[in-house]
Amino acid sequence: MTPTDRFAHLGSIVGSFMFVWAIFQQFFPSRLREYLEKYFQRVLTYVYPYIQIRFNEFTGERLMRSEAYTAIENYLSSSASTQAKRLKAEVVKNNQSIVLSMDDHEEVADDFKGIKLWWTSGELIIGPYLNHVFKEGRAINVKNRQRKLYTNSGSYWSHVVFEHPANFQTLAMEPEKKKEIIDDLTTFSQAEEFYASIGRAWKRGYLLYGPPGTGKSTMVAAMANLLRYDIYDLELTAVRSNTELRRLLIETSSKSIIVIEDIDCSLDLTGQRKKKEKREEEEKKDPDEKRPKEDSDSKASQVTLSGLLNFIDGLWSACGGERIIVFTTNYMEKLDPALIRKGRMDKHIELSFCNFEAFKVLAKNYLKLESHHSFSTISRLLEETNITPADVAEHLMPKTLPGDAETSLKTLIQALEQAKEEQKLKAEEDSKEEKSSDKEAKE
Ligand SMILES: Nc1ncnc2c1ncn2[C@@H]1O[C@H](COP(=O)(O)OP(=O)(O)OP(=O)(O)O)[C@@H](O)[C@H]1O
Ligand SMILES: [Mg+2]
Repeated sequence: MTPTDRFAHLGSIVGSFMFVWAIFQQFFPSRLREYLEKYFQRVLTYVYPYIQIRFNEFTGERLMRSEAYTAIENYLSSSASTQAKRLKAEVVKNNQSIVLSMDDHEEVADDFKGIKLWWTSGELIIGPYLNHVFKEGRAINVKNRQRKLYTNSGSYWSHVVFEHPANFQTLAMEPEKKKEIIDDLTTFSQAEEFYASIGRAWKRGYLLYGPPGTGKSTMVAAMANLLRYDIYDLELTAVRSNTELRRLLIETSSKSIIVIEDIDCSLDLTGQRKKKEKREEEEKKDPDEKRPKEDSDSKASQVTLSGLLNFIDGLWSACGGERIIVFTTNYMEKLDPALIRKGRMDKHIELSFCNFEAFKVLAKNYLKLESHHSFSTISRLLEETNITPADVAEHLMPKTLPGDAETSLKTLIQALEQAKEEQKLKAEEDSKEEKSSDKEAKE
């Protein structure tokens, strides 16, 4: 008998039972029915020894596509393409490849540790086999999936395909520092069991700080590309309350980077505490005076520092693993120490002005040059000047086709000399101002 015949045979037995049962339900009093029901279940397990588990394709309050269903579909894709007659095709990876899965009511057989299993619309065995299916299916999913860049408007995420080409190779930075970050990231992504064994949620926080144009956003994209994670770009000012913030977090998926750019500007997180202290002080002084309860700006967003701290660590353990959270800021000193302590922001990475090591990476990327007679001049000028990698990159950008390395390097040297001159003048002015204010103070 083929599996289909066997199922059909069993199906007809069960069908007869069902028919008899329907008559029982109509004609027997409820107490007798309860009594018979118990035995009916026993008899049913005897003739039909299979367990049925149904995986709905869409689940949850908002009917999101079930991860389990997708994993199963992926897992069965290779057997489906050889065994099933009718297949469903889905285009993945930015229209570059096609994944086949079995169509409804098709049947596919699978072997697991010597046991034969059949998948139709849902007959299967539980236990290790399912774990095996999910693990394999998810791995295929990770490999195939089009990565996404999510942004929030209010408490809802919307997404576009994430296709940023940034990577660590092209990131201008000292090689040792770069290696350290790459090692840290890859160690994290492989440490599921370790995190479980030490009882910590599988997440890691990075704080990227430095002046504008030093590559903070570029590094976030490079991190996502290295680990093949999605990015959730959280716009805190659009989140109206702590509850909304929590909801957004719960909807993020595993294998993702949640990034809050310019955290110092996103919210008056440092101010909120200070404001409260100030208010308490004022109230002590004059308890009867009426004050507006809420500041006008806090009406728009009432996300608080404690709300954000809960967002980072409170709920993490409850909602699965493998998440990285990144804050970027231009002003590290503006941030509340509670926000960036170790355990929340585990690794603090400074992205700074362009030094010679970083320049060499840019020269290699933009001009395909490993060495040049002007490099020594540039090296000296870079030591004496603060210039961002973004500025250097702009000068190295070819202005004609094909690019002319010689001209690019010349304009860079000019720009460096000019910047050096400006910085010198500014320093002189600053010291003059300082002196005059000292004088005034003395007078
Ligand atoms: N370290 C770097 N390596 C390679 N390219 C860089 C680097 N820093 C800046 N760039 C170039 O400059 C541009 C701006 O960089 P990016 O947006 O990453 O800066 P940022 O630090 O996020 O700035 P901001 O603080 O203003 O957000 C990028 O498109 C990138 O091409
Ligand atoms: Mg940025």
